[in-house]
Amino acid sequence: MPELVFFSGTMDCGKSTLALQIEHNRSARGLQGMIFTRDDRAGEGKLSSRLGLVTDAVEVKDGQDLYAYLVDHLSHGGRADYVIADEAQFLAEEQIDQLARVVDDLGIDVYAFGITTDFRSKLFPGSQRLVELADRVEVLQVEALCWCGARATHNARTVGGVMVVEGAQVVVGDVNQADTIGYEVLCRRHHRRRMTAATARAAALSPDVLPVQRA
Ligand SMILES: Nc1ncnc2c1ncn2[C@@H]1O[C@H](COP(=O)(O)OP(=O)(O)O)[C@@H](O)[C@H]1O
Ligand SMILES: Cc1cn([C@H]2C[C@H](O)[C@@H](COP(=O)(O)O)O2)c(=O)[nH]c1=O
Repeated sequence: MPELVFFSGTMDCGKSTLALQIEHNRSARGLQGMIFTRDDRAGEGKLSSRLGLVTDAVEVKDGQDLYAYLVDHLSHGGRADYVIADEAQFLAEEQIDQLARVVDDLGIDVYAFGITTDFRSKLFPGSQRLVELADRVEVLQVEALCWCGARATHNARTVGGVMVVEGAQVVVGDVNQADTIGYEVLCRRHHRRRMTAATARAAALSPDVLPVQRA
């Protein structure tokens, strides 16, 4: 049975790498995939991983009907043995419904990859719809770690290393961008306390917590 699978996790846990591996293994066996993405850091029409691999993809636009796109592609002699949708959190709810229809009406497997929640721990609309509709939700096995060593489950947005909780839901960016707007993965405890690696370091160096020196 064809499936809609949602591979979810925090930023930097290997989602795009897995998407590229699935693509590689299937294309090595002569299968042809349709790859969708939206707002990848590498630029328009790219699916990229931090391991340096990158492939071309169809950049999804606002209001684009993904089911109609597939039907048009197939009816013009194109092939699509499976579909990959990276950065699926950025897709609209309707576009996730269209991907479910690709599975049910065209009999094609759809593998979607994305972060579940935003920097305020709120579901992205696309991810919410995937959780609602997917046949399976798979949490990636390579766990990203919080600075404290616990499993990272949340994404923080940072400015100069300090966590912020106001702003637009979508701001394309990367982890390890200490000087500008960036992201850092944290465990829930430290996300709740807004404690990033930089603020934890600063707190550890603060005179308040240093051993008291006798005069
Ligand atoms: N220099 C490196 N050596 C080994 N693994 C790396 C290196 N840089 C990144 N990675 C791996 O790549 C993962 C990020 O992969 P990526 O597919 O870009 O993540 P995602 O799409 O989930 O944001 C990291 O969690 C780490 O496991
Ligand atoms: C938490 C959060 C992230 N984003 C952006 C930042 C990146 O461009 C992508 C995630 O990409 P990755 O391959 O999973 O690292 O999402 C955002 O726009 N808003 C957020 O709250």
